[in-house]
Amino acid sequence: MISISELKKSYRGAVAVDITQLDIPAGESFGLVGNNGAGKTTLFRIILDLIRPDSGIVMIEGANVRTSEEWKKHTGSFIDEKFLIDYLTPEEYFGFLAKIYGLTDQDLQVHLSKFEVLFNNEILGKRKYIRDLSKGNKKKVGIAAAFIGNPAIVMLDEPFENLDPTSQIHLKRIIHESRSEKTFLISSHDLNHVTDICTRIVLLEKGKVLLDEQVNEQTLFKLNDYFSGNVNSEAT
Ligand SMILES: Nc1ncnc2c1ncn2[C@@H]1O[C@H](COP(=O)(O)OP(=O)(O)OP(=O)(O)O)[C@@H](O)[C@H]1O
Repeated sequence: MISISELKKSYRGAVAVDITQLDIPAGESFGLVGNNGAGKTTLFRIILDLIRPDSGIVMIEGANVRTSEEWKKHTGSFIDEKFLIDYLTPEEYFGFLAKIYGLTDQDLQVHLSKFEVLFNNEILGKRKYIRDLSKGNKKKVGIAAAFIGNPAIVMLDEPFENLDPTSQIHLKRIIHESRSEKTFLISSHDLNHVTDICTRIVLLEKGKVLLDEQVNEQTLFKLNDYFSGNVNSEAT
C-alpha cells in the first residue's frame, strides 16, 4: 500500500503537486494521466524520495520514504535516462543491479529472458554502451532494470514513449502478465494503453486530482473528452 497525505510541492509559487489524500492498495495497477506540466513526474519523484515535498508524507508499506530505506527493497522504478549508467553496456548494467539485489547469474538470465521479445535482439550481445543506444532501446533497458529483484511495486514514467508500436504491445503484455503479483504505477500520455493496462486512473491537473476512478467502459471516453477540451474541469 502506498499512502500519500497532504502532499504539496511548488516551484517559485507555482503549484506542481497538491494532493490531500491518495491511497494505492497493493496489487492495484494505477495509471496517472495529465497534460504536460500537470505534475505526474513530480509526484513520482516525490514518491521515490528524489524530490523533497514542501509538506506532506508518502508512506510505502508503512514506511515514510523520507526517513526509511525499507521501501527500496520492494520498489523498482524507471523515471528517465538518468537512472541508467551510460558508460556500461546493458549486460554490465543488469549485472551491477543483479549484485545489488543478490541475484545469481542464472536468476538474471531467467529475468532477462522475460524481456527477450521486447529487446528484439537489439539490447544484449551488441557490445554497445548504454549511451549509444536509441532512446527507445534505452527505455527498454530501464524498464527491464526496474523489474530486477522482483519488486512488489513497479513505477514507470511514460513507459510507452519512444517505443515502436510492436514494442508497446510487448510491454503491455509484460505488464499484463505480472499485474496479479505487483502494484504498478504508470504515467502515460497514451490514453488507450493506460486504460488498457490499468485498473484505476487518476487525472492530474495543475497538481490536483481531477478524476479518480476504477477503469470502466466510460473512462476512455471521459479522458478523450477532457483532453480534447470538450469538457471543463467541473464536468469531468
Ligand atoms: N526543477 C523544477 N524547477 C522548476 N519547476 C519545475 C521543476 N520540476 C517541475 N517543475 C514544474 O512543475 C510542474 C509539474 O511538472 P512535471 O514535470 O511534474 O509535469 P508532468 O505532468 O510530468 O509533465 P509532462 O507530461 O510534460 O512530463 C510544471 O509546471 C513544471 O514546470
